[in-house]
Amino acid sequence: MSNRLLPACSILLLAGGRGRRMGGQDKGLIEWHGRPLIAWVHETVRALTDDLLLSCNRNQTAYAPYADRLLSDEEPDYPGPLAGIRAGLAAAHHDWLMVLPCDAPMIDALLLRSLHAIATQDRLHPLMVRRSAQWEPLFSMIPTHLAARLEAAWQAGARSPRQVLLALGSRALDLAEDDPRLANLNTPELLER
Ligand SMILES: Nc1nc2c(ncn2[C@@H]2O[C@H](COP(=O)(O)OP(=O)(O)OP(=O)(O)O)[C@@H](O)[C@H]2O)c(=O)[nH]1
Repeated sequence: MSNRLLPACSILLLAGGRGRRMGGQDKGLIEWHGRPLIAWVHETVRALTDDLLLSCNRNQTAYAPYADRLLSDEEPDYPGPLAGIRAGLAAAHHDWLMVLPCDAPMIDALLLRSLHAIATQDRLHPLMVRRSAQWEPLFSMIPTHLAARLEAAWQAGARSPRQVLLALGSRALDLAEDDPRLANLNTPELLER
């Protein structure tokens, strides 16, 4: 069960951020309990897909072991996570793209299998995690046939992944606000956990 690939699913790890709250460090490469944050996420997702993509804008050599293919944003100066999602949708080999951040080391495979199972009941719309009223576009599943519509939104100036996925009719997977599996370690204080 745990080694079964998620059917028709590419996975995109987003690691292309600026990391301002970490003093400009490349967040995915920061160590947490002895390993880079990206290594924890990679360990969880590696067995789930044969098309593992990673979006980064620096330190490509360090990230290379954590993906089948590396992507980077076409535009300079960190345009935001939608740039990474856009590149991921264009590059994905499968019908679905699962989007995850590099800084959520407690994400687990059971949750990702649920996300996949619920998303793929419907072939048309994205699925985003929602905590209370808060949509979480960086824990999502997107059908890759929506790449052209996302590209049109991008060309029209959209930069918010949340807004774009909602405009594409995203459904919600509701989880508890304090679900520890979704914890993003965004600041040095949170790394102390
Ligand atoms: N490809 C790409 N990914 C990004 C970009 N900005 C953020 N991300 C990724 O999106 C996820 C959430 O990012 P944030 O924590 O909001 O932003 P960040 O730049 O990493 O950190 P802060 O500067 O502290 O906000 C992380 O996995 C980032 O690596 C970007 O410009 N391009």
